[in-house]
Amino acid sequence: MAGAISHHALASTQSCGWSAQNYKFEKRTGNVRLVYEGSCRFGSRKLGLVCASGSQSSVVEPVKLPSDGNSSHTPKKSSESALILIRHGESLWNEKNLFTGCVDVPLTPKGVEEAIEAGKRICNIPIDVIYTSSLIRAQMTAMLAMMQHRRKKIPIIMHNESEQAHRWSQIYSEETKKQSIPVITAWQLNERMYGELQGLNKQETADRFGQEQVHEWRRSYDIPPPNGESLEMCAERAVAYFKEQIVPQLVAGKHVMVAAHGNSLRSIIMHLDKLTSQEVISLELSTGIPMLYIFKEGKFIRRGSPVGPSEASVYAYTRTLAKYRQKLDNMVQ
Ligand SMILES: O=C(O)[C@H](O)COP(=O)(O)O
Repeated sequence: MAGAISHHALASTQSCGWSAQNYKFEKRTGNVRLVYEGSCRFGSRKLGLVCASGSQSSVVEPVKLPSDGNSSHTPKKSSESALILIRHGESLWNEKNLFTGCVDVPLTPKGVEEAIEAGKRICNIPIDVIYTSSLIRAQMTAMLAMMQHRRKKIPIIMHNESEQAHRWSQIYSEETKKQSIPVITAWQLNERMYGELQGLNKQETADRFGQEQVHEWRRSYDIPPPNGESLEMCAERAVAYFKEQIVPQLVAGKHVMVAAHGNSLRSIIMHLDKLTSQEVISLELSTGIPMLYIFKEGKFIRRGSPVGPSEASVYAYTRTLAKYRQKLDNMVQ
């Protein structure tokens, strides 16, 4: 049935080399079977990755480059770029079950571990540029994850907040620049602003206002919490930034990691996966789990979440990733 979503327990996804949270969901649109992957939760269920049976590329619906994207960049036919999306690791307010939004809270030790683990999972995937929100939990996650990368490039935060900050952080060696990865911070990727819920306990708020009201504030698409942003409002700035700043990098053949937040990433995934405002309600992202997309010939192909560095299937699908990994292997020999 067109647009229907069905959930299927998977006996095991180990054979395909992806994370096994034993869950997937599918959407059928006409003849296309869309298999959702990635480390997300759907409803109250956690989704780990999802591996399609048969040829993965035949069941994943590619997402076309948005027509209002930067059309001056023509995708190179032969090239493909990796796009890694990662929600920050657990923060101190996640741990306390407080609404966080744009409050700038650091990671817990568990969040640090999650970020390191995420870094191990993506340590063989090329990364040329990193985008993070302006919040420390996303930046910590990006930095900790990069510490695990086998290429050992140094992530360096770009300071463009003033002309002086830019000038004072210049690097005067081309070789040193080559060994670094620019980290671009953007408030547009911040968590959605939770308004007057920021700092309140989620459970106590539900007890006070009712589960239904709080669920509406947290998960409806266009109903904002008191004086805060709805997901739709968050999407307006996060998706616009993605289209204007990040897509051109992918088009230019750069491999990109985006470290951001539950709701700013939900809005980007909604855009990439063409989820409806009804479908996005059920999309939940776990902390610290990287999700991989391949950008090729102007389309985004969802690839799921590599569970470790050596999964054959991750590298079997794309020549660019396989070649890059080979290069890393040769470097250490
Ligand atoms: O801002 C927060 O509290 C969380 O990061 C996301 O919260 P949510 O799951 O309530 O949207």
